[in-house]
Formats: sequence, C-alpha cells, structure tokens
Amino acid sequence: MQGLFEPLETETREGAQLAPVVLAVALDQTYDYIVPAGLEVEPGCFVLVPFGPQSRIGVVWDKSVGEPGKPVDPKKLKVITARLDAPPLPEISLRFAEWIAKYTLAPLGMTVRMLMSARAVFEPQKPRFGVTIVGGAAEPPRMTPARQRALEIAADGAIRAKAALAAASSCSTGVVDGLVASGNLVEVAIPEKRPPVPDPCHRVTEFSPEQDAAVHALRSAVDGANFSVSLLDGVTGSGKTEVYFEAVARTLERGHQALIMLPEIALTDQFMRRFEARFGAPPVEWHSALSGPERGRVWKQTATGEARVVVGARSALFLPFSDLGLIIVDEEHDAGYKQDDRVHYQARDMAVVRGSLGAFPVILASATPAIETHVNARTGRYRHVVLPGRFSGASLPDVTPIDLRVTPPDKGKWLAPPLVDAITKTMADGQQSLLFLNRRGYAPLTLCRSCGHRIDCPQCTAWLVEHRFRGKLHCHHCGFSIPLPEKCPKCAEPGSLVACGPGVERVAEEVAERFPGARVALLSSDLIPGLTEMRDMIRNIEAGGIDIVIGTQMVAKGHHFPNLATVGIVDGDLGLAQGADPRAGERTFQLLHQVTGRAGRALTEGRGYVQTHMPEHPVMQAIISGDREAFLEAEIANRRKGLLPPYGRLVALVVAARDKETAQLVARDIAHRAPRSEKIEVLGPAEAPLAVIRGRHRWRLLVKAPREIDVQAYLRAWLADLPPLKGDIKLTVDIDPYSFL
Ligand SMILES: Nc1ncnc2c1ncn2[C@@H]1O[C@H](COP(=O)(O)OP(=O)(O)OP(=O)(O)O)[C@@H](O)[C@H]1O
Ligand SMILES: [Zn+2]
Repeated sequence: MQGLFEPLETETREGAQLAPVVLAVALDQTYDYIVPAGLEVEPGCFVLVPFGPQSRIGVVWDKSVGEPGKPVDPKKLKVITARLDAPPLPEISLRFAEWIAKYTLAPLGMTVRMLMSARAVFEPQKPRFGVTIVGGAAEPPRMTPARQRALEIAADGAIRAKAALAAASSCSTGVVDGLVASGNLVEVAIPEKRPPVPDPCHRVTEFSPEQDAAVHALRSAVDGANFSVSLLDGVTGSGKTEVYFEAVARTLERGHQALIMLPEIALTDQFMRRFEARFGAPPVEWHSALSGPERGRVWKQTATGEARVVVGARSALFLPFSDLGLIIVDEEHDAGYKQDDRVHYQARDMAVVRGSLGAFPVILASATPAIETHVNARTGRYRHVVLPGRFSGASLPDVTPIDLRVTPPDKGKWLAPPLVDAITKTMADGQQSLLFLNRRGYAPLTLCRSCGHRIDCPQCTAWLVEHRFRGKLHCHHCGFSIPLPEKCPKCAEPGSLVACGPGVERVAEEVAERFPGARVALLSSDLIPGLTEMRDMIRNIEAGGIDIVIGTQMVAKGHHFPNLATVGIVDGDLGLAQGADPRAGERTFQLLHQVTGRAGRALTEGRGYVQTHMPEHPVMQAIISGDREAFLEAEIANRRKGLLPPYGRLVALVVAARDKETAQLVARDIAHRAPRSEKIEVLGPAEAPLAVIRGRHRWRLLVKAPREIDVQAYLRAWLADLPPLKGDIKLTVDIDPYSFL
C-alpha cells in the first residue's frame, strides 16, 4: 500500500521542509513541524515531536487536516526530534482513522491513538541475546562434564537463551558464561520468532450440501476481489465457523491477510484448536490478555504481513495490516462490539467501513443477526447466506417456559420444581446441564431487615452486589468495594442484613445443596483468575468432567459442549426491564436463543427451560416457539414505526458533572441551543437512569433523525457553537448508542 502514497505535500517556508503531524491526543487537526535536514519522513511514519513542554509521538499525515487557524509564525515552528523505528502506517489506516473520527465526532488524534495500541512498538527495542556454538573453536582449556553437556547440546548450531541452554544441559548459567569466555560459544541476538504460516490446503473439510452452497457463496465473494458484505445466517451448531474458514482459506490462497473478529476472545480456546485443525497452524491472537512485548510483536507482524490470519477482539480492527483481504465478524449481533469508552464506535459497522476502504469482502456471522443487519440483508445491501439446519442433523432444542407465577421455587430458592426435575433426569442420564444467569456475584441487593436500608454505592446510583466467595460488597459500575458488613451500616443492628435476589454464586449454592454428588463448574469473569484457568475449565466441561455448569453470559457464546443436554435460564425476564433501550427485546431474544442453542448440539435431543413471570411476552413467545421470523417481523415493524435504527438514527449526549444542578443546567442549555430542524427531534434532557456514576451526576439528551439526514453535520454545527464547558463538566457524544443508562 505504501507505494500508492502521493508524494508528501510539503511547503517550504524559509527553506524548511514541513510535515503535517497528527498527535495521539484529543485534538482534531494536524500540526506542521520542520523536517530537519537529513531526516526522511513519509506519510504514516511515526515521529517524536515537541508539543508544549512535552515530547509526544505523532504520525506524519499526507495532508493538512482540521482548521490550522492563523498561519504559524515560521520562527515558532518546531522541529521533529526523531523518526521512530516502527513500521509506518499504511495509507488505508490513515483514511480509516479519518473516517471514524468524522463518523463518531471523536478528535482525529483519538482515533490515531487507537492505531497505536502497542506501546512496545514505539519504545527502543532491546534485542534479546542468546548464545550459539562457534564452529571450529579449540576445546576449552578446562573441560568439565557440565561444559561437555552444554557443548553437545549447542552443537546443533541453534541460538538459545543462556538460561535455556543451562537448563537443557542441567548446569548453571555460569558454565555457559565460561564457555563464552573461552570462545566456544558466542553471544548473538535472538531473532524474533515468526508466526507459523496457516496452510489453506492443510485439511479438506467435507461439507453437507447446504454448507457447500454457503461455502461456494463466500468463496465467490472472496474471488470477487471487491467490497461486499455477506451475512452468514445459520442456526446454532450449523457449522458457520467451518464454512467461513473456507473464505479465510481462499483469501490466503489469493495472498492476502485475513482478520477474524470474535466478541469474547478470552474464551476462544476451542476456536483456536479448530483453526489449527483446519489450517495446520494457529492464528495470531490479539486481545487484552497479551503482554506488552506480545502486543508489539503482533502489531509489527500485521504491518510486515508476517501475520497471515489474526483472530482478535474489536481493537484488532486498528492493527496496521499491510494487505488485508477479508474480515469476518463472528457473533456479529454481540453488543460487545460497541465500544463505549473514549471513541464510541461499533466495531462491526467499522469492519464494514474498513472493507469498503480496502475494497475487500466482509462476512458477518450469527445465529441471531442484529435487526440492522437483517434489514440490510432484506434490502439486498448485504448478501444473505443461510444455513438452515444443524450439522449434526440434531434439531434445535425444544424450549419450555416455566411460569414462575404458577410453579414458583421454594422460598429462598431460585430453581423452580420443573427445572430441578429436568436437571435430576439429565444427571441420571449421564448428561450435562447448564444454568444461565446473567448476574455476577451472590445477590444484587443487601437489605436491612430492621430499618429497611439498602446498601448502595457512595459514588453511583447503584446497589452494592454481594460477592460472597470473596467476602465483599461490590459496585459493578465503579469498582468500589467494602468487606461484607456484620451489622447494618445505618441502624447498626447486628445480624439484620439479608441478601435479596440471586446472582450466579447463589445459584451455585443452591445446586450444591440440591445435587450434593454433582460436579459443578461456576463460570463468572470475576471468579476465574486468568485465561489459562478459564481455558482449562472449558476443556474440562467439553471433556465431560462436569455435570452442572453455572454461568453468566460468558457461557452463552460460541461454546460447543457435546454432552450438554439441558439448559435452564434462571431469570428470562432479566434483560427486558431496560425501559428506554430500543434493543432490549432483541438483545434478550439473542441471548436466550444463544444460550438454549448450547443444548443438544451433538446429542439427538436438547432441552431448554426458561423461568419467567411473563411467558406471554413476545420475546418469550419467540424463544419458546423458535419462530425467529415472526419475532423479526414484529421488531422490524416496531423499528420502522418508531423511526429507530436502522430506519432512523440516534445520538445520545450525556452531560456529567460533580454538581447535580450544574449537570442539569448545562444539559438544558445545550438542548436549548440545538439548531432548529424540521426533521430532527431532540429529546430531553432527562436525568439518566444511572443518575450518578463515580460521583458524577448525569443528564441525557437523545437526538432522533431520519436515516437520510447527515446527523454528524447537524451535531458539528450545534457543538461548535456551545460555550466552552467549564470545570469538571463533561459532554459525551455517542453516535448509534447501545447504552441508554
Ligand atoms: N462440515 C463439517 N464437518 C465436520 N464437522 C463439522 C462440519 N460442520 C460443522 N461441524 C462441527 O459441528 C459443530 C458445530 O459447528 P460450529 O461450531 O461451526 O457451528 P456454529 O454455527 O458456529 O455454531 P454457534 O453459532 O452455535 O456457535 C462443531 O463441532 C463443528 O466442528
Ligand atoms: Zn459505584
């Protein structure tokens, strides 16, 4: 790509060559810097520049961006300090950063910052040194058995770290040092490990006729060598992964890199193994559990093209791929693709943008596609590739509602008798059960029986959640925590506190009581120390070492547990109460459908049970009947009528301040200054449902615009005219919001 760059646009002022630079800070423009004589810079390369009193890293841009304001006095121009060693960003990364900044209204510097997500790349590299044998050297003057062993092992000519050689020859590193001193070994830099290369022809998968048609459609999208979006819409267990692997294979054959995005990369051990079985080598992983140096290595390997297939979380989209030719967004409906921090972007949508900028195909895969994606497939904007049945031939699980009004659980218990019976029977059959509750901890509320006090977070409008295993009360919004109190913090009555409602820990407690012989696994992100432990646990479940799995949403996604027969949803109504969220119904449907879809994937029969107080609710009806199409029709009709996405566009503005009145006044003032428009509605301000987070009071505005309106232009005009926000007041702009709290 770099060859396609236009020559750098530079001006000459008083003979100096200038380069526009974007700094990775919250500023929306380039700054001109003098390129010192003898230094070569090109667009995309990283430079160190003085900025105010500091030194900062910036990216040389290929044109000036933003309002440079008054021309800078040439005498005040500063000089680039140095060019950094990191590979330059390809041109497409610059265009991508600009696109996202424009779309999300984030400053360009902040989207550029996302392109620099591996700090190690920009730090001076300390090469690691190892030792290797010196051919033809004379025997060391003093030969010991230890020296002998070390030399025998080193004889193969490999480069090893000193410690590794010492360990292999059961001697101390002192022995190795001695051999370096005697000239028998020499210290050399250890070359960076190259990632193994996936082989598109490693294994030939036999496909069913239905799968084969889908494979064909996706392959031809790759062969089209142009931008297209395909929705791979297949029921749970239909083999979407195996099918899209063929698109990856084709991309590799054509010599391009591929990116597979997964919502929960920490849980993808199974996925990695399947990839390796298909391609003979693992993909390169990108996620938050990587160490700093690992991140640096992956970042570089995507730039050099050594990384052929990257599997990553949403931030993988910002890696500097030199020749990306395919993006797959698996579980494309997953709300985890929306980033609600700093730059508010929806990674699935930005993957589509990246594909269009790079003129290559994008594949969105899901068993429960987002309404937006469905509409795009129906209108023909996306290709619709369907896998209607499970690969194993098994049918989708039957889902039975358990009406909690009719058969409630015993007092102080959470599993209703029909669900308990189902688990008992499943255990007797030697099969697995899964209990799903999307709530971490033991109980969501701790109440004083004596004075009625509810223990809440001092900094947020939220109750503290009891985590009994860790003996703490926790705020899930700000991380605040206190040890479990023994008496009421308000009335000081000892022993008066009671836990209300269930979290997964409490369900686990009940399961242990009811099924004393069962082997139980509790999967909740806060209870598992790390990636390795998590992967071990998943493998154990897969291998049948567990009878009852209890988990939060981390068990809902993507797993394939062959022996799992029964899925019980402890609280089916949990996601439906999110008042203002237009996606609450859709999201609940997706989650419940995905969870029940874990059952009966390899066995002939799977069963799902949903505990609910409202079995007649349309979402419950859709889950129970399995009639996805009817549910979609109703949801799509609702969206159309309400001008909700994708028929209309939403933007959330959130004003936050330490002082409640200030937040409200500022929000009102902002609303008041909204430019008049016949077509655009500005709703609010209203106090946010989560009225206080981390001690900041929050007020929300919601902008509703028809699809065809350039809502960014409207917002830009509006925001440009606002008086500067004083003190600690913060305004967040969230285009296409997913959170309405
Ligand atoms: N053609 C095939 N040959 C062999 N095994 C297959 C084939 N297709 C699917 N499978 C197996 O069937 C199981 C389900 O496939 P897969 O996990 O790809 O489905 P999925 O559609 O991605 O499911 P979900 O949406 O529930 O995650 C896996 O164990 C997979 O290896
Ligand atoms: Zn809090």
